[in-house]
Amino acid sequence: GETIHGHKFFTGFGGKGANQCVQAARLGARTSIICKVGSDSFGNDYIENFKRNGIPTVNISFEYTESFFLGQNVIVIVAGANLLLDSEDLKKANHIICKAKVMVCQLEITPATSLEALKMAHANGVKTLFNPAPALADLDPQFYTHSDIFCCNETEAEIITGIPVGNPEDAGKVGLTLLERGCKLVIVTLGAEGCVLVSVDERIPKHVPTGKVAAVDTTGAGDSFVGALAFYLAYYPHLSMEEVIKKSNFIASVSVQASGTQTSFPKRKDLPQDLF
Ligand SMILES: Nc1ncnc2c1ncn2[C@@H]1O[C@H](COP(=O)(O)OP(=O)(O)OP(=O)(O)O)[C@@H](O)[C@H]1O
Ligand SMILES: [K+]
Repeated sequence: GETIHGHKFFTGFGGKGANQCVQAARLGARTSIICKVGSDSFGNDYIENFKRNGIPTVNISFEYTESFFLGQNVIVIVAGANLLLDSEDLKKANHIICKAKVMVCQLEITPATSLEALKMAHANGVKTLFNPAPALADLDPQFYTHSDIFCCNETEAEIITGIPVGNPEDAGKVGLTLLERGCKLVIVTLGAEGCVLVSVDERIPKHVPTGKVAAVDTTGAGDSFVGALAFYLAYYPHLSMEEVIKKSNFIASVSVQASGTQTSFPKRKDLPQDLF
């Protein structure tokens, strides 16, 4: 009910899926993204951004709808074109999904489409990494059983399980609850505290802390983490999960030291080479 003066304006590319894909690509992964964009100037810029990040842009379908993102600690998602991604589109992308080493899904498309993609990947032996964001309280239980790795932040963990998360101990409780629901491996990210890992093989929750850094803007940290996780799972399958998480923590901790989301995601050439 009030018109206020702003002090800064910027636009940035986003969507969790795109952010995660860009982070994995910047670490050196060969990536594909299955999505829709609007047939407008935003859509065109969006495609250009993928190209600049070395992400192939074949089979992009355009729809006449738009997505808007508003910033300042609040992110409002008006899902547009991506909500039109459906079963038919997945069938067309079947060959891409089935030959992947790792597939990452989120909930910024219709949940049923996300679930179908997870099932397709799972049935073909592709490792599935599911990031239940934005979270849904009544998540279809099949998401638990079709995700090899279920990775959520504190807020998502609370919405999904009803357990408020403020420390690694709470995160451990979330992990155990999700194992009971059928998950095989759960990672709860805890911002500056790093993550907690629980799995069916190792039911004692493991806190994997991250190094102290001077954070300037934490937006996008979760996506940087998930993108890095996907990269390491695909390219370093023999590393222990703890080692994969330590490295992903490090990548995400670099992202919090710069502003914006994708603008803050580090590239392989600028990182310590012992990460690779
Ligand atoms: N202040 C910080 N210092 C160091 N690392 C951080 C910090 N904040 C986040 N990280 C890293 O990023 C990961 C994800 O952060 P977080 O749990 O805040 O995700 P998120 O809430 O989804 O982030 P966002 O919504 O801001 O993108 C953490 O597990 C950690 O590795
Ligand atoms: K950032």
